Amino acid sequence: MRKINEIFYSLQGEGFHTGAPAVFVRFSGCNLRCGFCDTRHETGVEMSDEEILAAVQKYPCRTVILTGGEPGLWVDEALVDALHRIGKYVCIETNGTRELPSGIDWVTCSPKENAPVRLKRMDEVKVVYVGQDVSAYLSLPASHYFLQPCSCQNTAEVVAYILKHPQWRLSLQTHKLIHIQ
Ligand SMILES: C[S@@+](CC[C@H](N)C(=O)[O-])C[C@H]1O[C@@H](n2cnc3c(N)ncnc32)[C@H](O)[C@@H]1O
Ligand SMILES: Nc1nc2[nH]cc(C(=O)O)c2c(=O)[nH]1
Ligand code: SF4
Ligand SMILES: [Mg+2]
Repeated sequence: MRKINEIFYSLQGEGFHTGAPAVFVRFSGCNLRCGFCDTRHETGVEMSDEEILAAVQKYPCRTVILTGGEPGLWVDEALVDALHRIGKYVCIETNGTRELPSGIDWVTCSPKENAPVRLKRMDEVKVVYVGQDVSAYLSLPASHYFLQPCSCQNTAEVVAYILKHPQWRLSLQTHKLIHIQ
């Protein structure tokens, strides 16, 4: 059984796959306590993998995004394999502090200050920018590097930083801008 906070269908609002329809599976609980965290993830219900797969299959899209809370506390190869068997493209949003099972199709690592990254493989880095030194994150082994304003509040600051450090790209939380989940 795995503790699930919510399962919903929306558009990926952030990062490389922005705009893609996806089923979000939000796991309960996290090993970090980011002051800016925009998600109430502590509540949840225990669900079997069969129940999770049935909930995911209610929606027509191929992409599934495992998030939380911290999905790295919950996800294993059995769940990833089961999602692959029903034809899904499996993405994960993680803070990077835990190693992940192999085989996940797209890994988004969002490292946090004072929380060492143990993740070995990732596709994109997406940092919530609040003025911290982000230069070391460019050494993480990703193909894409995004900075994201915090709660859509400091977009001008993020744009100014990226114009000076063009290795980065802007990620907006587009779902918040268009008022969808
Ligand atoms: C709620 S977290 C869950 C996944 C994982 N715990 C993590 O932090 O990557 C999902 C994404 O939202 C970002 N995020 C959380 N709070 C935010 C905020 N106030 N503004 C912008 N992005 C935020 C995180 O950095 C992460 O990329
Ligand atoms: N639309 C939408 N896109 C998202 N991308 C990452 C999210 C997350 O909370 O992990 C998220 C979310 O909560 N909503
Ligand atoms: S690691 Fe992710 S879920 Fe956990 S508190 Fe930070 S932003 Fe929220
Ligand atoms: Mg979110």
